[in-house]
Amino acid sequence: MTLIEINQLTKKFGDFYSIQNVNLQIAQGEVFGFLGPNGAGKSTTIRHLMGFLQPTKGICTIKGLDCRKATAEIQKFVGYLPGEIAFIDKITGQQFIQFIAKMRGLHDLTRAHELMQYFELNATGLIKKMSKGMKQKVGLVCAFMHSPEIVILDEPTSGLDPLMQTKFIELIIGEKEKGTTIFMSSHMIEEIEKTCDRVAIINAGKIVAIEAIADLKKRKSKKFIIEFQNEQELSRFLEEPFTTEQISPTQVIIKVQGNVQTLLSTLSHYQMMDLDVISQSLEDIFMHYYDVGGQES
Ligand SMILES: Nc1ncnc2c1ncn2[C@@H]1O[C@H](COP(=O)(O)OP(=O)(O)OP(=O)(O)O)[C@@H](O)[C@H]1O
Repeated sequence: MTLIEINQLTKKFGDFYSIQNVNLQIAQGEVFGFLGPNGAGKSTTIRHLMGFLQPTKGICTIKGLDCRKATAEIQKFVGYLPGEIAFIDKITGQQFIQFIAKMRGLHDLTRAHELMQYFELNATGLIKKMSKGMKQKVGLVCAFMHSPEIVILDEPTSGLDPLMQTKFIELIIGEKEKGTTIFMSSHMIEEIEKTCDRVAIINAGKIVAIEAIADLKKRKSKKFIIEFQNEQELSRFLEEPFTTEQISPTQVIIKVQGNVQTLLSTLSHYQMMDLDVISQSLEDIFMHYYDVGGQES
């Protein structure tokens, strides 16, 4: 069942298209990543979902409710982490969390305390004295403390140190197991790879690809750098049906996509000096999406 539906969503600021004809459907229980370079339109899309912006064209709905018209109702079952949180600086983190809980009508703060402990957050200090990472943790507590069935996160790990990024990934995996539907923008391909079922890539306001992470993983290629014992062994190997690039009289790079079994059994018939494996990262696969784009009306 589709929970989040974005249909032909377009936003023009003056003559500039911030996003153009964005179409996305996110299913119940899905963890969906939203990747793209700076200024691509991720936050603009997300702000429409939260009802903060009036689309120039198109519509977005959550559980069938128009995001612009049913904003208050939607916020009851959605957790949201903004890209830049507008904090009230003069209060403590704890007071801010209590304030948001009160606004939501949430009386039981058990989950909020669990999350503070999980992220090792001491929220007793004033928000204005907090580091970027601490403020981000306060935002994450607010996004998850009411155990929402849908969570929308705009660059959730920005400002978090590597340990906390790992904890965040584990939190998302746990939420996924509970059946929470998650839509999150990110610059970090690694966190998308570890948490998401699907990913959409946006560039210059347009969706340029929607992919299942499992499919992307299958497309990853491996490069084997092999040094043969002598030139004769290498020339013998070059007769084999592999995609090769000779880099020295005795060294060759072999590119393999998917199953490496055939290569390994072939290599067992050759005298080798050395073998190195380089795995293509999802980053390599994604990079070409970042180059395309351009504006049209
Ligand atoms: N209120 C606004 N007025 C004018 N232009 C805007 C406004 N909000 C966003 N834009 C423009 O729309 C484009 C998309 O911005 P957006 O913040 O959605 O990008 P993003 O993908 O979230 O980027 P980042 O990764 O840097 O956060 C940018 O060129 C931005 O300058």
